[in-house]
Amino acid sequence: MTEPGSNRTPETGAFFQRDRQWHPPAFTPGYKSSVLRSPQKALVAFDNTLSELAGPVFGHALVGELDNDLIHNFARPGESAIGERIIVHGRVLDERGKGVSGMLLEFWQANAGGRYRHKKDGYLAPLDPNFGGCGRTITGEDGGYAFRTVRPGPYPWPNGPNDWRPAHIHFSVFGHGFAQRLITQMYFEGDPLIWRCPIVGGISNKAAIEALIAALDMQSAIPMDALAYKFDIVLRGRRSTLFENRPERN
Ligand SMILES: O=C(O)c1ccc(O)c(O)c1
Repeated sequence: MTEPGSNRTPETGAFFQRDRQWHPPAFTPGYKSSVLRSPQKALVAFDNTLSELAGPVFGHALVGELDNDLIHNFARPGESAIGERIIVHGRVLDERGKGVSGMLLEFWQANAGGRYRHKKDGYLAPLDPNFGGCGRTITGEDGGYAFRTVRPGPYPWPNGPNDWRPAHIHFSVFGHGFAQRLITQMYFEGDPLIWRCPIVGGISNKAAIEALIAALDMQSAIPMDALAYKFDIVLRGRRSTLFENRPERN
C-alpha cells in the first residue's frame, strides 16, 4: 500500500494485510495444534470490498457496567473472585502511535488456579464459583482502556510431555470493520514460563515477544487493593502486536 518512491501510506480508508515477515508463521510444528489448523495452500489476497470497509460493526450498547471487572462480573452479590487482584491497562495505538478510540476490546482468561470455565477444560485446579473469566470494554478518546481482574494461573496442556502455558490473558480487538481484527495474548513481566512456551517459541523475533509482555506498573497500582500491569496494543504497521493464536485463515 506504499506509494512508489515514498514511505507514506496513502489514506484510502482500506484495511491493510498483516506483515507476514513480522508475524509468526501459521504452521509451527512445536505448537502441535497449529499443524492441522494452518492453511495447506498459498493464501489468496482479495481487495477490500464494501463489506470490509463499511461494516458490520458491533453495537456499543452491548457493553454492560461490570463488563470490565472480572472480579465481580460473575460473582455472587457481595462476593468476589479469588486471586491476586490486578488492573490491566494500556492503549490501542495505530502504527503511527496515535490512540485509536471506539475499539471493542474483549478479554478472556483462566482463573487464579489456571482453570478455564469451559466444559473441555479438565485441569485438576478447581473452578472459582465467583469467576467467569470473560470481559470487555471500549477504548476511550486517546485509545486508553483498563479492566480489573485476578492474575490467571499457569496451566499444563497436552502439547509436549511437560508443556505449561505461562500466565496469560487473551485479547480480541475489534475495530471499525470485520477486516480490522487482532487476536493476541498478553504475558506477565518476570514469568519464567514465557521463554519455555511452545506457542511463544513460534515467534522468532525477541522484540516481538517482549511486546507481548505487560510491565508491572506500580504507578497505577491501587494501594491495599490491586497491582497494575501495562499493555499497549499496536495495530498493523511494523511494530504491530502479534497475532496469537494465528491459525486463522485470512
Ligand atoms: O491452540 C491451542 O491448542 C491452545 C492451547 C492452549 C492455550 O492456552 C491456547 O491459548 C491455545
